[in-house]
Amino acid sequence: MDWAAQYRPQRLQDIIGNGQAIRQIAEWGKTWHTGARPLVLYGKPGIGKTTAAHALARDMEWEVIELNASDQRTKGIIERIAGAGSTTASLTGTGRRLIIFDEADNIHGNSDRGGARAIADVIRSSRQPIILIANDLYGLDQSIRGLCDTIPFRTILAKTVASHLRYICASEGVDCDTAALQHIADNSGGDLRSAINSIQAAAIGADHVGSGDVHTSQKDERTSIFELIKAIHSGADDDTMLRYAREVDGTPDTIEQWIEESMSTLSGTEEKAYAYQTLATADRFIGRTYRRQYYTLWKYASALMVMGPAEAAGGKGIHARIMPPGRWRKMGTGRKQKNLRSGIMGKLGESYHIPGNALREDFFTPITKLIEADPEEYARVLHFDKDELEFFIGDKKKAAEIIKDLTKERREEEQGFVRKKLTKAQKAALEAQKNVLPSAPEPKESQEEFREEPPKAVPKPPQEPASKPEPIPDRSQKTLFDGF
Ligand SMILES: Nc1ncnc2c1ncn2[C@@H]1O[C@H](COP(=O)(O)OP(=O)(O)OP(=O)(O)O)[C@@H](O)[C@H]1O
Repeated sequence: MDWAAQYRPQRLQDIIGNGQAIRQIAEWGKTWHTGARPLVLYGKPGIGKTTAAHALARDMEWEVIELNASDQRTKGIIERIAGAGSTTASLTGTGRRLIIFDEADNIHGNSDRGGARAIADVIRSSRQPIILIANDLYGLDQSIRGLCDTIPFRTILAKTVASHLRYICASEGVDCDTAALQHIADNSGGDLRSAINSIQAAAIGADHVGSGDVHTSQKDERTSIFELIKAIHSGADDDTMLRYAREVDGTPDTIEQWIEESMSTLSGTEEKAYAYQTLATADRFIGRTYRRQYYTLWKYASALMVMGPAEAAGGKGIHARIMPPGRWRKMGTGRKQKNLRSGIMGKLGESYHIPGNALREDFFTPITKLIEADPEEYARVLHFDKDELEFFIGDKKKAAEIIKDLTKERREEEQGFVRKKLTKAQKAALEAQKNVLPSAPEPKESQEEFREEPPKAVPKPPQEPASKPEPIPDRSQKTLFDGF
């Protein structure tokens, strides 16, 4: 079994180091009440943050619901899984449920769209305790950070790491040189998990481990991209940057995109130009690597993509939030637009009996003019959702209001209370009649206003007010450009 999992502390009191953080967590658990602020535990990988959250749950006898980065944290999924857990009682009916959002600073890209907002919503409505885990506090979305209390976790001292490794070796019956243990501890960077993984790797099939058996390059590859970016901007030495680039969990092309994004924070034009030039060359090397399967080039690509930007950054540090590559967001938006367009084409094609693929985008201009003239009627007849209506009228708020009204109307329709609204022209005509005959009794809701079924008609654009309501046009005689 994996020693890191086997020797994972079960109780808060067994966790090594970070005494103050552990005391704060225990206190938070004991005094937790509905409405208490969630905790963010943040710090480098492998120092006990997730372990502490689980140990607290065990100490408090709380159930655990855990979501991590591999879960597609779309709004719907978060609300389904955590939302239910956060507002209802636990399975046993009495206890609480601790909701753990692991890798909470890792919400990005299309699949996480809405994820941050959903977490913030869950936090606001939760009646259960919540703990978020992050490597980088500032990688956490601002909307979430502002709702939580934060507890930092520090890396563990090398001598503490060494003594824990000694305990594990003794428990496993492995004889290990003090020098070997110290070597692993010194190179662990305070990451206990990587130290445990290193000693286990060295001990496989051996009952004695000497210094020569230890390869600290076996360090778990968990340097975060944030550390790499910070190292590049703060003028770390080449060896450190290259080691981080090797250790970051990601392919060279994704790492390069993160670095590229961070270069947008440089202030000087020349510096930026230099950084982008070296990144472009690195990009060419990566491309060649993929095309020719000649992996030696990766090494050069990595060197270029960290050293060039580091030189451009001039060791001034990064004074902005480290963001995921902007092009990921754009790709997400592009995909959304494409799906939107094909959805619209499908609906237009169906309503006007034209094959969707025969409709070209040139139709959008005239159709847009018609829809702008009476968005409500077109949205009703063409069954638009709010994104589709917004596409034509370019007004998000108005589109949302119209669709909200139509949804309400449809709901009422389903319940058998169909109240057909008058078209603008009909309303104007009624209004005109009222003005001409001021003494006439208030028009009661006429038969015109109530229908069992809404007319299946393509609406006309608004017309000059007529003296009496326009008849509802017959859809079968309409063409795409009617009224245009
Ligand atoms: N402070 C600690 N005390 C005892 N064991 C620890 C401690 N920190 C880490 N470990 C060991 O390392 C393993 C991984 O720790 P854990 O998952 O809690 O780290 P983490 O800080 O949450 O890292 P990540 O951010 O990568 O999730 C644990 O199973 C345990 O064996």
